[in-house]
Amino acid sequence: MGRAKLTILPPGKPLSGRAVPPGSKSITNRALLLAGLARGASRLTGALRSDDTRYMAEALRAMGVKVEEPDPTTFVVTGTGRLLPPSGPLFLGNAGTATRFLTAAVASVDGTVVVDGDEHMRKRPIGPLVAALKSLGLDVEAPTGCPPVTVRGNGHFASGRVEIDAGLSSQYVSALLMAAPLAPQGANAPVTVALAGAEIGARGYVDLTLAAMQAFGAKVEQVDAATWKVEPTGYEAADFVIEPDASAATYLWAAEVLTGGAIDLGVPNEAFTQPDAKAYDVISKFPHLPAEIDGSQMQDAVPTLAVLAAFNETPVRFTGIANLRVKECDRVRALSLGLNAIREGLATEEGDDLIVASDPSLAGQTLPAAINTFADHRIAMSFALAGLKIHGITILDPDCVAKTFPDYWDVLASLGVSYTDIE
Ligand SMILES: O=C(O)C1=C[C@@H](OP(=O)(O)O)[C@@H](O)[C@H](O)C1
Ligand SMILES: C=C(OP(=O)(O)O)C(=O)O
Repeated sequence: MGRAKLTILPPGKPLSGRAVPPGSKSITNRALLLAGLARGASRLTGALRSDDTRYMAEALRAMGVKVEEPDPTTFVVTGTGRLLPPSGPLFLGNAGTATRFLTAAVASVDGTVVVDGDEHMRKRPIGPLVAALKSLGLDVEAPTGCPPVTVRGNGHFASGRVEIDAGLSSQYVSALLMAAPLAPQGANAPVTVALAGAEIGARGYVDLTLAAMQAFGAKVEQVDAATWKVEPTGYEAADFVIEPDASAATYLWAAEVLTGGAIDLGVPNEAFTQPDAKAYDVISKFPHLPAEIDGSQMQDAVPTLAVLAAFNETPVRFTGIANLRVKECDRVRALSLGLNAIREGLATEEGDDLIVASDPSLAGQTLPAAINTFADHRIAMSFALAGLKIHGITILDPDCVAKTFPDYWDVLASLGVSYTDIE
């Protein structure tokens, strides 16, 4: 069991020192899956070890893949080129990547696989992905439109053309793309994956998917901005280096500008290939953040930016964030509740937009507030930033950071932050 709460003591000085973010969750879970689908041994270095990657690794083990952990940032994954039926449901906690990616990949298993998660994951939509898999003739069902999903496979993925509505999650597209090389070789090859409906937010995650697939030997042709053709090649084992997590980096970049410090992340901001690295340019404008921030292409950075906006010189409206309502929690609501707990009127929801009123005079005040994190790591990590400047910020369920950044509190401590009232 994690701790119930932790109160942050504002450091009263610039945060400085070296703090390297952990490996990317998104890239680690892609690489684990693709290595697990390949034949032979793959060495993944710079990897994230956290709840989300543990769920992916355990699921692969349950399907006959050997996953070794020789040191805290390396996985050695040995696959046979196919996944075996697990003896029970795959439990994936609240890991969206693991849940969505495996739902498509396990259609290549010869047998029945149940993909399930915790009570939060059981509220996160997967209907569009299930509909897309069914349209390929695969036997998949999710009666509630959310996990659990039952997949009855016959030993390979399906050929043909599949359309996917990715309005709620880009992970559906990534899931189909990564499963596509597992289609049977023959008549209808290659598999065509096409976007239907609205443009996807977070398109950069699809680029991460394509890069990882190519590293493990897949052949993908981008036909146009919304269509990909994937050859049924299967995957080849590969050694793969995982870059640090850009979403985790946003907390350190924000801590730097909020306290006027200098934090060495060990990696230049322009070296990241993940979508959230776009937040760097926005964060570096603080305390003159733009009046409107479109969060659609850097969604996981929005909690960081919203808490930072509370200390900005002028108000900020966040747009393009409707699908933050179906992340680990309803993040638009959680941000609004947390900011208003600090000071009534600090945030307003307008439709799916979030408006942060901004008040630079918050810094230095004592404003006791218990932040309900709704078990969401990003709500915990972003409100910790408020605690760097305001006395009395208490983070409830602080250990939910284990989803993607288990050492978060220790990393802040190593930069000079301390805590009281830990229970
Ligand atoms: O593909 C990925 O690795 C991710 C895609 C995004 O989710 P959605 O595609 O559901 O918006 C992001 O929020 C999530 O943390 C990771
Ligand atoms: C949305 C997130 O995670 P996931 O969808 O992978 O559970 C996140 O890490 O902010």
